[in-house]
Amino acid sequence: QSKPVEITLMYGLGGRLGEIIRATIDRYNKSQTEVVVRGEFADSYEGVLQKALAGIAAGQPAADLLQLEVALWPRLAAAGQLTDLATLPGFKAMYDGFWPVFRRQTDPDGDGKVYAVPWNNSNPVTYYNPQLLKKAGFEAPPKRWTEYREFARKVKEATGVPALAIPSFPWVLEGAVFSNDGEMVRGGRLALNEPAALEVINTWTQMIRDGSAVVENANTTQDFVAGKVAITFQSVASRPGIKALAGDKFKSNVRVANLPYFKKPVVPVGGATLAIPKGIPQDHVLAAWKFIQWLNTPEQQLAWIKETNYVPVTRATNDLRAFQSYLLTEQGLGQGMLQLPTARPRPADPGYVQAIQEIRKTLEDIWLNNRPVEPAINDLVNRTQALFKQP
Ligand SMILES: O=P(O)(O)OC[C@H](O)CO
Repeated sequence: QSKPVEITLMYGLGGRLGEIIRATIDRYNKSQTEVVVRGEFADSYEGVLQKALAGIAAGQPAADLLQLEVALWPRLAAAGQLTDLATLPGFKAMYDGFWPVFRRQTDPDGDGKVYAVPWNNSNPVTYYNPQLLKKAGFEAPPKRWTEYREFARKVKEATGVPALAIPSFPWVLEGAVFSNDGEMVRGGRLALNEPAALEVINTWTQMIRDGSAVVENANTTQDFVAGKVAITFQSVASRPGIKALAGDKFKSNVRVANLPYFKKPVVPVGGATLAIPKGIPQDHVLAAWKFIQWLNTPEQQLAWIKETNYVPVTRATNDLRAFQSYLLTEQGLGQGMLQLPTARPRPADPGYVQAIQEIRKTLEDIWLNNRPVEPAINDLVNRTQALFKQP
């Protein structure tokens, strides 16, 4: 018997989700004898991208398999640094099984070249504290962003704590802008100075300035479970972390609802894909591909989802009776699936990857340093224009 091929998976999820990745790798290694996978933690999704870029610069791929967030893989694909997975055996059978929105996220121009395949995909939801809302006379958070200002003022007044934490990382922003018929990128530049996006940013800024909302920070999840903020907008896959922190208060103090919207419900796709860098030996490519195929079997997807609450990326997983009965075991477990029909890919422009950091800086400048909205956003659009190719 020949020696197993050893490959490395570089991943970006820490905490409880990182533990689940390591347990998944162990399960795979024990299930067969041809491939041994080693996990390497890169600190965050951004960390995986940075290590991959450093590997390219050094002429030595950082790993055999990369967990790349859904908006990050285009940066490496555009640099010609990822393997076209559509050339690998059994690709079509697997790829056809993914929900259409995840195929659009990983093949945005529909040219049939696919540099990253779905694995752990998500969307953002509203986590709320029903006890705090009740004090202000609300059963649930509003469905629409336009109702939030009044709602937030009342929650703050009745409870003394801010109603919501708003992230500067532009994932929830994408959903709100898309829901207002706006775009994040249009005509080779950020479209955040268009009326649809400005309405979102102004709505959020007003709540932050009147003290009924705060800017999300590293302590937001802690604050939320401690009842110091009533609402946080996070990934469906943040649930295990929130649950662990909330302990026996989870059932009474945490509920899940849809993400709010302006004109129509829209959620951005989130989570990550798996990609194989160029420049690794062919037996490693094939070994990495075997592991990807195993991860996306309905049985392994289900095992993964039960621990993480990511959404099933394939129909076959969704159709498992065991998945359907799992959804009924706790409030809110099915929220990601309920929102899936309204999901839209995150921007796939390679320039967007760097623009994300600039968007964060600008929003924090507006929210924490009181900078006026329109000049700050116009400046953002102008200074990031060079990142985008003209259409
Ligand atoms: O927390 P995840 O894995 O669902 O990912 C969320 C988004 O893609 C933003 O990073």
